[in-house]
Amino acid sequence: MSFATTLRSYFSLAFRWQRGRQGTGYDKMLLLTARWPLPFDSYLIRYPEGSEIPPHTDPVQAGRHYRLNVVLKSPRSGGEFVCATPIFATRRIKLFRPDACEHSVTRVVGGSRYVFSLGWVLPGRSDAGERPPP
Ligand SMILES: O=C(O)CCC(=O)C(=O)O
Ligand SMILES: [Fe+2]
Repeated sequence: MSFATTLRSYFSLAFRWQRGRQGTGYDKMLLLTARWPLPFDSYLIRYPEGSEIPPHTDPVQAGRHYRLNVVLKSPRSGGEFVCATPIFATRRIKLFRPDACEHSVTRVVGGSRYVFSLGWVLPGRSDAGERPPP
């Protein structure tokens, strides 16, 4: 892909609200993304009242996927990030391996939830758990 084509496809996606993948009522807005110096993406994620994310993983084709999520706004209740083995977690900040650790967001009740999400992929053996043991 030429650089011009890459830029064009980036600007056709970035800074617009898109439906979240799971189709459960959340929206995401691509901010910055690049393949170099390491593949990364960043999103603003919006969870309106009643939205949620069921348990899932976010596999990558090669390498290890990391995400740092910062909760910018929490609803009055619900909207809790659930992940059994985060690398680091406070109420506001969640660092985790979305490819290796199943995670979810409980139903948002009483207002909306906003998250800034930065993800990157490090080279190395992927251990997404889909591979049978040796
Ligand atoms: O909004 C969140 O807390 C988690 C969203 C999610 O599934 C992810 O960042 O991979
Ligand atoms: Fe996820």
